[in-house]
Amino acid sequence: MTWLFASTVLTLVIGVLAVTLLVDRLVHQQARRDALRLLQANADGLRDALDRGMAQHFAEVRLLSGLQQVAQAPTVADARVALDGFVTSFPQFAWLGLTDASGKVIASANGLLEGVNVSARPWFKGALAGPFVGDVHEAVLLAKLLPAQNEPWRFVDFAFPLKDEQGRIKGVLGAHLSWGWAGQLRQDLSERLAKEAGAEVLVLGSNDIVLLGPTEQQGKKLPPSTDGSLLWATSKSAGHGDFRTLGWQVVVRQPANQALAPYDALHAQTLATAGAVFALLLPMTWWLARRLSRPLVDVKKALSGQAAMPRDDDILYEEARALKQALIEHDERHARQSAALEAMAMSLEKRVDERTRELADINDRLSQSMRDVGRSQERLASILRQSPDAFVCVDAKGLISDWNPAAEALFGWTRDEVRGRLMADILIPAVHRQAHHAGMAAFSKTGEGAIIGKRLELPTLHRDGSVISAELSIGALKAEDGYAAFAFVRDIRERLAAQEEVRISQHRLQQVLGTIPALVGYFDRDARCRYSNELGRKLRGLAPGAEIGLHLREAIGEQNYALHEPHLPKVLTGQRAHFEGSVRQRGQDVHFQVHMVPEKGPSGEVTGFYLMTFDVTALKEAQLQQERARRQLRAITDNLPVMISYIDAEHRLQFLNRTFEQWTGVAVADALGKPMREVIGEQLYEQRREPLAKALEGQRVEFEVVSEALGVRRVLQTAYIPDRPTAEAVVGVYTLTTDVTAMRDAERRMAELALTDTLTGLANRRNFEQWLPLALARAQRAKTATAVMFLDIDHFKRINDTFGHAAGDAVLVTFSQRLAASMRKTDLVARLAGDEFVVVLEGLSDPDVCHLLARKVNEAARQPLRYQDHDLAMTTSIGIAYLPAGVHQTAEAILQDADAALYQTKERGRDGYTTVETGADEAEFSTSSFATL
Ligand SMILES: Nc1nc2c(ncn2[C@@H]2O[C@H](COP(=O)(O)OP(=O)(O)OP(=O)(O)O)[C@@H](O)[C@H]2O)c(=O)[nH]1
Repeated sequence: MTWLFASTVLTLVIGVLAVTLLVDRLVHQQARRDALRLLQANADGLRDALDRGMAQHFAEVRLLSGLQQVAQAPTVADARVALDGFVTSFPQFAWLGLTDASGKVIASANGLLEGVNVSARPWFKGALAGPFVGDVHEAVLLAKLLPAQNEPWRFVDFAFPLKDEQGRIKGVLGAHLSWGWAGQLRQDLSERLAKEAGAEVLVLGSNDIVLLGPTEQQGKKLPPSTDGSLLWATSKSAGHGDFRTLGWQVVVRQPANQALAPYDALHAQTLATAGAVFALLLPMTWWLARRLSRPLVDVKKALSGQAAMPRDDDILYEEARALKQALIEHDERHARQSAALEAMAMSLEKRVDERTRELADINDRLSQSMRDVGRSQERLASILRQSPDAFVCVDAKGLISDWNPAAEALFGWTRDEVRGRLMADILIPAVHRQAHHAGMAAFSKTGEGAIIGKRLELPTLHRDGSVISAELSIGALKAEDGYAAFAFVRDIRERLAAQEEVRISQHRLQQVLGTIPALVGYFDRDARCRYSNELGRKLRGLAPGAEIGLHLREAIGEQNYALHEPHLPKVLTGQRAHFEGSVRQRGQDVHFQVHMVPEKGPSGEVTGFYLMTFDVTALKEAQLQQERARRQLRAITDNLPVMISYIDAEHRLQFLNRTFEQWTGVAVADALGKPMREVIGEQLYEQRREPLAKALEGQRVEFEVVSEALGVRRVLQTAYIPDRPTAEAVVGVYTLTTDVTAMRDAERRMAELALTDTLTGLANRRNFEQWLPLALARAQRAKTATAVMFLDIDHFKRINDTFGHAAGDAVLVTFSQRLAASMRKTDLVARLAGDEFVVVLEGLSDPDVCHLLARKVNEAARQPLRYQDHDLAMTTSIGIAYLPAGVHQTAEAILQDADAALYQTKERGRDGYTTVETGADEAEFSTSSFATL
């Protein structure tokens, strides 16, 4: 019964503790409420006193502003007297003053600040709009004028506007209420509360700054108390009467421990009382517990056989007696039920033994069957694993239950990925899924369906979304919840592709045979037709199919058959036959070409032959025409004075005309088909190698060479023209070679003529003008001296005039011959015009050579000259311009200098010579020539 005692004691403890705590809590709350109420009452009291005080002072100043002695005082002195009197009566006003409309103090109590401009002060500005009350502030202007005190002067400002009869502001009455009265109020309350309850009193402005309070806190923001060590009461000013609040608030606060001191005493008493109650109740509780539990303990002992069952009279209370009776009955019932259960258990045990033996027996047999089934399943699984066909099994819901490696390879899904998934989602293309679901719904109930037990071709899906054409063999299986299905699936894409290829090939063959311009047929061993293309039928006027079974003789006609028949034995022994023939049809020769090709069976025996006949009439005619054209071309090219050839890409001569033979002496027949190098020799080939390569790259090339073949000098102009049958390839080169020897000679002669004087055969002026600059350049390079000799036949005009023009010509010719004979071959002798001649002397070592030559010419000119029985006198005047070695001079300047020298000779009486040295500094020298004059 210890537990009963323990629980009773525990209940007692908890009860006493709960009551104690509750009482304590209520007392604490009440004490706190009482303390706060007291604080609040004091805060409200001070707030009311402040509001009322402010309202009263506000009313006092309003009254003063309405007094005639102030507002309409006749003089400033009168006004000052009135203000002085007011301050005396109400000493709490530190300053009273009147201003004019501009803010200048015109009268004040005790004359303080008179004459000062207060227009910037807030009270003055505020009063212009109506009655004004300013919040507490420290003295600004008056601080120095008022008597000194412990604390700084602080005021509350009142100001009222003063108006004239028209209602215009004529001035302001300002009052500074000393803040000392409010401080006193707070001080009184604070002292009382400090003494009674240790509380503190503070007055805060609208911005929570301490206006009144302990000196160290004044002017600072009151820090909030968050630790609960203080109890607070706050009372906000609401104004009073006409005075509207400035937002002050009174705060009264008290240390919590001081406020709750009465409660703390009560708390200790409560705990002591609870302890005493507990000490008193504990033994009583123990005794009561024992007394109540005694009958139950006795009954328990009796039931467990430790003691005799107590009599009813010994049991103290009725409930225990009833309990005792119930337990006795229960005990008896329990004994009976136990006996029955024991009997039942024994019987059950026996039956379980029997059943266990039977089950063991069944189990043995079942194990044997399971092993058999397992082996056959293994065999089946192995077969399915090895099966080249994919095997897929689905249950009655269409979910995949089996999936062999071939299925993995075919569809790209592993067995684990697809097991339990809907087969339709995995394998069936979206367009067929609806039909599949409908079929599957019916099948899963009946096990029957249109496709069950059949082999059919269907499209299936690969994992990558591609469609696989497959052949499926589908079967049904009875399952617990309906019918399952399985399918062997074979990829038939290759087979279908092969079939398609065969079909396309057949189609192509039909197309080819249908459009080929040849007769195609197939005949069996007995030469009976088994197939003919459309052309074959049309030629014989046969309807489709009518040719089948016809003998070759009937199929191609008697005349044709006569040409074919000799070849039949050869073909029927397995050899091909090929021949050409012609027949006359409708007055025209028709040429044809026949191919007979045997067809052999698997063991090599001839089963029939193909007959293909081409009409080659057009080809034959074309060949004839081509031959004619070739002959014509040969005739033309052979008779042209042009050498024509064709060289192929391997540099072989494939065509040559007869001119080739005439010019080279090589027979065309010997050269044709041979490499060009071999035919024309290494040296000539080397000359043509580069142009030939360019032509074979597609360029037209022209070049000239001089040939000495057969001892004849020929200037040959050759054109290589690429043979380009298509845009890409050059397959050879046409060559056209023309003999331009005569043309080149004529050109040379004409060029010579252009530079020669026709009368004398000497160089002409143009020749001289080209020559001299070149001669000067040569002299410059060789650092040799040069001279130009200018000659004129003396009095030549007289010869003309006396003996006629022809005589003049003869003189000119003779003179030129004598002149040329006097010079070196390399010196240029030229006739400039009329009887004027020049000589260019090159490679001179000194001017003496010139003198020598001049004298020689003078002498030669003087020699007797006979013309038509007349002795003609001939002399010449010479002017020489000598250009020393290394000195520059232009051609025209040298000629001018020579001309000037000639003029001097003429001046001096003719038949002589004059030499001048010519030349210029390098800087003056320019390379001008006659051409630029
Ligand atoms: N016969 C002939 N006379 C020509 C030919 N070309 C020019 N003349 C003449 O040659 C003459 C040239 O005479 P000039 O050189 O002026 O005088 P010149 O009589 O020689 O006198 P100088 O020179 O002062 O000694 C002119 O009468 C021309 O008509 C020509 O080709 N044949």
